[in-house]
Order: sequence, then C-alpha cells, then structure tokens
Amino acid sequence: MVHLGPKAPQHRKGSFFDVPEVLVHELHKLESLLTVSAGTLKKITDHFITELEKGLTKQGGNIPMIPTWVLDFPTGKEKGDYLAIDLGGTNLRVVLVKLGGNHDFDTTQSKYALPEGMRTAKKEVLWDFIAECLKKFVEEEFPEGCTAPLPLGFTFSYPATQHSINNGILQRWTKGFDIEGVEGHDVVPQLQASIEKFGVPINVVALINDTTGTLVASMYTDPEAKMGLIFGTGCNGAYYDVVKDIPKLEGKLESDVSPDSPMAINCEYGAFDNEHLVLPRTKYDIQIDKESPRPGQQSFEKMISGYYLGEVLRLILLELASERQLIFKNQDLTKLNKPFILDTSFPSKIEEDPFENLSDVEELFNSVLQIQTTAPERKIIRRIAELIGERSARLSICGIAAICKKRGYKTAHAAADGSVYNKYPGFKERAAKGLRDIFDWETEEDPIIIVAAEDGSGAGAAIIAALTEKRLREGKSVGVKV
Ligand SMILES: Nc1ncnc2c1ncn2[C@@H]1O[C@H](COP(=O)(O)OP(=O)(O)O)[C@@H](O)[C@H]1O
Ligand SMILES: O=P(O)(O)OC[C@H]1O[C@@H](O)[C@H](O)[C@@H](O)[C@@H]1O
Repeated sequence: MVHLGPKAPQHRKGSFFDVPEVLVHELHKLESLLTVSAGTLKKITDHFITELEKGLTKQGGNIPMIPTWVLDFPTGKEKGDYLAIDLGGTNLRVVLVKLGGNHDFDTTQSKYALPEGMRTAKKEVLWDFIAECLKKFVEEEFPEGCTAPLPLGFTFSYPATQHSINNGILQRWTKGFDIEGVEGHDVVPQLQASIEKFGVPINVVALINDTTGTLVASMYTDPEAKMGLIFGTGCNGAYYDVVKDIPKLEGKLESDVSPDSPMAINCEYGAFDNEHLVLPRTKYDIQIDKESPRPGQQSFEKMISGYYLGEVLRLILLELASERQLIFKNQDLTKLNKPFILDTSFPSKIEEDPFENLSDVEELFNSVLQIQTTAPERKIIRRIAELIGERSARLSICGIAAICKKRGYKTAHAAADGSVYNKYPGFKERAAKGLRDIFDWETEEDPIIIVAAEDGSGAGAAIIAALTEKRLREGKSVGVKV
C-alpha cells in the first residue's frame, strides 16, 4: 500500500437512510430555526454597530460599553513581577507574571474550580475563597515571604462600571451567578478586606475585565491585534476607542488626558439585543432566559456561550423525548429533566465522534444520562448538536464584524480566548466562514482573522497593572476627574 503521509483525520460520512421520516421532519424544522443565513448575519451586524455607538452616548443603549481607564497601548517594554487573579464563570486562576520587557512574559499559574454552589453563596464565601487561593499560591511561590506587598491585577469577568482603574461597581451578575450584596458595590474593597483578613501581602492595583486583559496581552506580542474576545462561559469583547469619540466621558476627564487619547472599552456585548429586535431567538432561548437568575439580560450571551449551549441541546432533546415522545422511548428521563446537567463539553463531544455508528455518543448518553440510544436517534442528536454549535459560531462573529466596521479596521487580528473558541470542534472554521459571509471578501487571504489570544486574564492583567503603576509614578490620572 502506498503510504501517502499522515492520513486526514477521520470524518463521518453520515447518512440518514435509517432515520424515520417523522424525525427527519422534526430535524428540518430545527434546521430552519437554528440556521443563520448570510443576510441575517449582515442585518444583525448593522444593528450591532448602532448599539455599540449607542452604548458610548450619555443615554446609553443595550450594550454597556464600559470605559476601562486603560489609557495607554502596551509598549512591550513593561517589566516586573505581578500577580493576577482571574475570576471567570467556571474557574479561578492565580497567575504570577514575569514581564520580560521585550514583548515577552513568563507565567506560573494555578487553576481552582469554583466550588459547587459558589454562584449563589454569601459574598464573604466568594471573597474568602479567592483570598485563601491567593494565600496558598503566594506561600508556594514565595516560601521565604515577600519584602513588600505584591501588586495585583484583578481580572473580574463581570460587567463592572469603573470610575477609575482600581475600582469596579458590579452592574449585574451574569453566567448564573446570584450572590447578594455585590451588585451596585465596588468589588475591590470587598476583595481587599478578605485579603487583609487572611494576611496575604497583596495590593490590588487594577481591576480588569478579561476581554480588556486579552486585548492588551495580545497587543503586547502582536501589533496586528485590534480586539480581545472571550468565547468561554460567557461572551464579550474589548477594543480601543478614542476619548473624543466617547460622548459619555465629556466633562469627566482630568486635563492630562488628551481628546486623542486611546481608551480601552469593555463592551459587555453579551447584552446585545436585550430588546429582541434582530436576534433569531427560539422558544428554547426564551425558556433559558425566563428560568435564569436575571431574565431579560444577556440575550446574545444566552444564545452563544459556553454556559448555555449544553442547556439548549437538553431542552430540544427533552421536547423530542418527553413532549413529542419521538425519541428515547421507555427510557428513564430523570437525568435529562435536570436543568444544566449538560455543560458545553457534551455537544462538543457529540461533534467530535468520528464513527459512522456514533459509538462515542452512545457511550456518552449512557454514562451521563443513563439513556440507551438507537443509531437513528444518534444521527438526529449529532445533527442537532451541529446546528447549535454552528449557530453559536456564526452569531459570535457579529461582535467582531461590528467592532471592525465601527472602527474602520480593514484588516485585524481578533484575539480570542475561552473554552468554546479553544475546544468546540469546528468553531474556528465556522466563525471564519461567518466573517466571509458578512464581508464578501474577494481576496485570497481573509483580511480579518481570529487568532488565539495571549493569556489576557493573567499577562494582560499584569501589563495593565504595570501601565497603571507607570501612570501613577508620572502623576497622571487613572480615573474620572476628582
Ligand atoms: N470541550 C469543550 N468544548 C466546548 N466548551 C467547553 C468544553 N469544555 C468546557 N466547555 C465550556 O467552557 C466554559 C468554560 O470556559 P473557560 O473559558 O474554560 O472558563 P471561564 O469561562 O471561567 O473563563 C464552560 O461553560 C464549559 O461548559
Ligand atoms: O471568561 P468568561 O467567564 O467566559 O467571561 C466572559 C464574559 O462573560 C460575561 O458574562 C461577562 O459579563 C463579561 O465580563 C465576561 O468578559
């Protein structure tokens, strides 16, 4: 046999010859509900641009568009040791960042899964959990202790209004969080109090959103990077605007900030189209929103991000099994009835199964849901997962297209991070196709591409802490006019 080099990865041919007509009919209905055409993508993007602009005005719109008080571009020359913590929707990370000062950095990090129930615990439990993780990490990394408090960049991946670089008033919890006593409050003193309680030698220098960190960290090593994006538990994007083009900042800036100064914006665009004008919401999306802790909020995020994709799949399967009695006949649906039992690794694994008989899927349903599936059912399940994954990727890029059009970027590296971007099969290819469908490029190479981001919530937080310390040393402002 002629050996033609490494074989292409196994791809399923997929055939529906043995799938009952009634199920094929249901599938066609789902395909029309979940498929997003090029024309719809263009319409959504045009509205997205309007909403980005509206968010920068004094009256505001659906998208918060939060000025971050990151008023400088990274130079790549930032140096020093910084601590960073990243409180995301699923994990807490503690990172020690050594900035090399030549567009380089080295990180040492530990990841701590947020304990079950943390999303609805008392606020002291959350802040003490973080302080204890910090204490453990600092004791491991600095066994001889620290001569001075370590500067810390606090990456807080939730919508927080900032009146200066080192404060952040939580606007609302997202991603299923619902912890009392934090919304409407500055989270920095709340965290600092727990840090002091545990006697950890740390000083919170800057509060950063993970997308702002992703933007800055990616620019530190890649001058083409124009925005930082997260497709993880939630979704969001950050980019640099210009102070004079941000009407809501009029009259709020110290004299040392020029009208042409850059200002990184944390869009918080998971809130896009909360008024439901353009997004193709289905009854499954409506149910997820209604049953969430914050109904009416984060409409875009609830259709595309990691916290929700598994739940969309669960609701569709439950309807076909329980209401329509078309699949999983005589099976115990107790597990399938449990909200959020499927995280997004579940549809991800369904789409990764390379076998014609979908034997990996069979095992998955057996082990996670205790449901025996037939081969025709698995083919339907696979197609439904593909529809959900493709819709997520295609809708996700509307934020990228809108920022590029708003800022007039003809070329750009959109630096992305998060497990949906990094792990969902086909996300990258589907996202790139979505951008091509919006821009109708004639060029051989796509002028706007999504690239893997640098470690935004670690290195990005450290670089921003370094930029902040530099501004403070030079007596420059890092917040609204006092
Ligand atoms: N293999 C996978 N494919 C797609 N999504 C995944 C996978 N594994 C986990 N996820 C989803 O990614 C999200 C976690 O995203 P991640 O970026 O790792 O953390 P965080 O959002 O806390 O920063 C969860 O919602 C989870 O459902
Ligand atoms: O990294 P994560 O947890 O997926 O967060 C992504 C986004 O999730 C959104 O819910 C938050 O409002 C944003 O601030 C955040 O950037």
